[in-house]
Amino acid sequence: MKQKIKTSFHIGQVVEVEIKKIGINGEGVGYINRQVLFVPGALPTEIVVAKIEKVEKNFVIAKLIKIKKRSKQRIKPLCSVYEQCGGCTLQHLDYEGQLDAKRELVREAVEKYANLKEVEIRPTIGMDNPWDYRNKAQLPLREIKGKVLTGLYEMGSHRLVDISSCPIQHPKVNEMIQVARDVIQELGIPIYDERKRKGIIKHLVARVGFETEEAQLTLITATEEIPRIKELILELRYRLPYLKSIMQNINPLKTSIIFGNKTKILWGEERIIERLNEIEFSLSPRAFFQLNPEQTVKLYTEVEKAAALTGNEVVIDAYCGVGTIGLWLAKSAKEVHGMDIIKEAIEDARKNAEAGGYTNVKYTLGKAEEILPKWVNNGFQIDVLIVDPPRTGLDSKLLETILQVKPKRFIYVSCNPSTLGKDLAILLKGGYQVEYIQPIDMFPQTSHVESVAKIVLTG
Ligand SMILES: C[S@@+](CC[C@H](N)C(=O)[O-])C[C@H]1O[C@@H](n2cnc3c(N)ncnc32)[C@H](O)[C@@H]1O
Repeated sequence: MKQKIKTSFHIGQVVEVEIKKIGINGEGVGYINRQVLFVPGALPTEIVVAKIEKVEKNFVIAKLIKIKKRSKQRIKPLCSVYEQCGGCTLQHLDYEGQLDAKRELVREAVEKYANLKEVEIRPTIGMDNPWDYRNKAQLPLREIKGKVLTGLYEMGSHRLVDISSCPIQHPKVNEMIQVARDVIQELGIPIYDERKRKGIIKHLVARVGFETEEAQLTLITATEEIPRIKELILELRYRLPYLKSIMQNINPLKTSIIFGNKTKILWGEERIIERLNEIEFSLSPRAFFQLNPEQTVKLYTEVEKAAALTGNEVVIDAYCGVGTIGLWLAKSAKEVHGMDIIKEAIEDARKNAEAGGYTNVKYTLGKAEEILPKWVNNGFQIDVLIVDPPRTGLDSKLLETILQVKPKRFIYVSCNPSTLGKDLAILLKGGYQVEYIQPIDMFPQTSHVESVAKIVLTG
């Protein structure tokens, strides 16, 4: 029997390691005597010197000290705060390398969790210009030494990195955040202090429609009252003339969840419109909408290809958000039924369907894992099932229902390769096969990867 060689590591120890691949969080991954080392900032093929900072049972985290052999794909990050900000993790890798690494992440996850070794994983669909792509930012505010700052938290900490301009965000999103921050400072509106639990403005949320150029700014506040609100609105409208909607969301709770339950209009419309491929989507502040509109068109086109509709199918768009995928497919389906847990998203989806004149779509508020079993028990037939769950993947109750009804065509849109792999393991045992997986780069410069898996029944 082969003996596993054990090496004990300690904090502060300096090691030399060859980096074999990119990990799920964008870090370099290397091995010393089978022990996994995560080295943030290191790239595959590099030989690096790293100092151990954390020793866990199954892995070690080490800080990159020196690159002894450099990857040809290493480039200078574009962003000046890349090293501190936790938002992007792959700016130091050229774009081709990023696309390959993401395909590899999907391949590894489905092999690890579902033992899928031979499955076709297509090359990642990327962007021509992998910058300026985010249509939305939601950033906390802090007051430090009398100056109002807005940005992201430093990786693994609660220290705010001041970001005045982010190269992956749409320029208007950057401008809205900067202007709102400045106006709030000028008017002396109190910023919320997490520790003292005092103050008012907690977060700024800016969203823009790429096609329509409509813009929405939402202030997340601890209290309903905002002092000098009239001046605030006037200034925002004057300095950001393209604003279509100024909203307030009240979240008095001490929580990491940004939005509270109450949302109100401060000025203008409640929703902004975005257009994808001629379909208009009405967006309220809390409703989920894909963050990269250019890639969303490619994502939905891939779903459409995989669904291969003929016009006779009953389609389920589980986890429908504002109805995007279902509306994209509605013209080629007999019926589309969507569901989501966010009330505003369902209201938006219904409005979007009505505005587009779609009469064959229906949206229901609730959990997919509760609604679908009920429908199925009442004899509902599903021809094509599309799921697009959050990072946590599919609920076990939903998986059970899927395996009970076994729709012939099943498309799984996933933003997390690990949960995709875990769910596939269950689906494969239940008689499904994966025809192919198409990774799509919705978040260039980060290690996130979206996938469309086409799943079919065997036999
Ligand atoms: C990744 S988003 C996808 C939205 C939409 N398909 C799109 O492309 O814009 C996931 C959606 O699932 C919803 N959601 C989360 N848990 C859910 C559940 N248990 N049942 C139904 N919807 C859920 C969220 O509100 C969110 O809109």
